[in-house]
Amino acid sequence: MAEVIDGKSVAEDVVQKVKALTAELVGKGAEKPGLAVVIVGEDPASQVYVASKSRTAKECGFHSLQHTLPADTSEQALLKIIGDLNADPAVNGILVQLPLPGHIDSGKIIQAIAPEKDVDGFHFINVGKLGTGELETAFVPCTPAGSMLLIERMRGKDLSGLNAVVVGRSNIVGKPMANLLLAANCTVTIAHSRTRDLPALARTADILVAAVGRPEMVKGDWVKPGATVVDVGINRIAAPEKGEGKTRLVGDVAYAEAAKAAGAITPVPGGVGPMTIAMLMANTVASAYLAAGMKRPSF
Ligand SMILES: NC(=O)C1=CN([C@@H]2O[C@H](COP(=O)(O)OP(=O)(O)OC[C@H]3O[C@@H](n4cnc5c(N)ncnc54)[C@H](OP(=O)(O)O)[C@@H]3O)[C@@H](O)[C@H]2O)C=CC1
Ligand SMILES: Nc1nc(=O)c2c([nH]1)NC[C@@H]1CN(c3ccc(C(=O)N[C@@H](CCC(=O)O)C(=O)O)cc3)C=[N+]21
Repeated sequence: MAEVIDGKSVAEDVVQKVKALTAELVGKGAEKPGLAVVIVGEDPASQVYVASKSRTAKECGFHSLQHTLPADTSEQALLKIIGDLNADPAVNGILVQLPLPGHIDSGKIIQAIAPEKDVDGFHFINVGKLGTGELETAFVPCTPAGSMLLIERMRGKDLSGLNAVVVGRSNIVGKPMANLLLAANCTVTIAHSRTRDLPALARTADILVAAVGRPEMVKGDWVKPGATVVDVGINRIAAPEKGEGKTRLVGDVAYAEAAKAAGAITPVPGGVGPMTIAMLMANTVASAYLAAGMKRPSF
């Protein structure tokens, strides 16, 4: 039976460290770190994440601002808000919740964020730094960065000799995850919807990361015995057993069967999700340290 990787507890450790770093920064006379979260529209799932981000930011001792804009906000109006946040010295981190409504070009919005405030790590500058191994100064996307911390807890920082398979090639999760695993010396394969014989490929993985968005797609017999399985998926599905109209969260991995084969596995909820929020705080405090001319803390 696999060891269950407790993302909630590792995330709590990260948040405590951010809290201590914030106190130290403020103790030196600097302003507290500022995090601005911008949400456009009323997607209820997004609202839940945004609320949780604001709560954790306050817990860390941050100055936390939230802009909730109507779904019909124009691209120009959103660009203006980002320009103002870029210019505001009280703001160290800017997060624009994705996806944005269809009439807004999200690429344009992301590239408008000042790279030194891009705590999501989606700007070309930060993507390029990650791709070229400039990890000391890059902002790394929060979900892959958090997944990597969980993997390090299980297998150490140097993953030389291990085969990693990442299922999913999004710019937010799959690609940056693959780059981080490569930087840690894994032999990395990225799989996607056109991959042939995914089960056989998955069985080669010492580290298997699922970031697909398909509930319980990765089956128990896809998992190499002893593998480390990281389930990034967050899928809300109907749960009639809990009562009519009830739902529950499941990952992209069929947890019960995969846990029988895996050496270690992250649960959903309580795995990668809490780490994403913790790493957003870590990136924001790092940005504040850099803005104050201090050495960037590492996690
Ligand atoms: N825990 C957290 O904090 C976060 C969780 N998530 C969750 O992670 C999951 C992935 O998110 P995201 O990367 O944004 O999703 P995207 O939809 O952007 O990407 C999904 C990827 O999965 C691939 N894919 C789809 N179907 C299959 C299939 N049948 N076989 C193999 N590959 C397939 C797609 O391939 P192709 O490119 O060929 O279409 C694509 O590359 C979602 O469940 C999301 O909710 C996301 C962000 C944060
Ligand atoms: N610009 C941008 N940056 C993001 O990082 C971003 C985004 N847009 N859009 C949406 C996705 C999704 N995401 C999650 C964060 C935390 C949990 C999380 O904490 N999940 C809890 C459960 C939460 C619940 O119960 O609903 C858990 O897995 O334990 C999940 C998902 C960040 N995202």
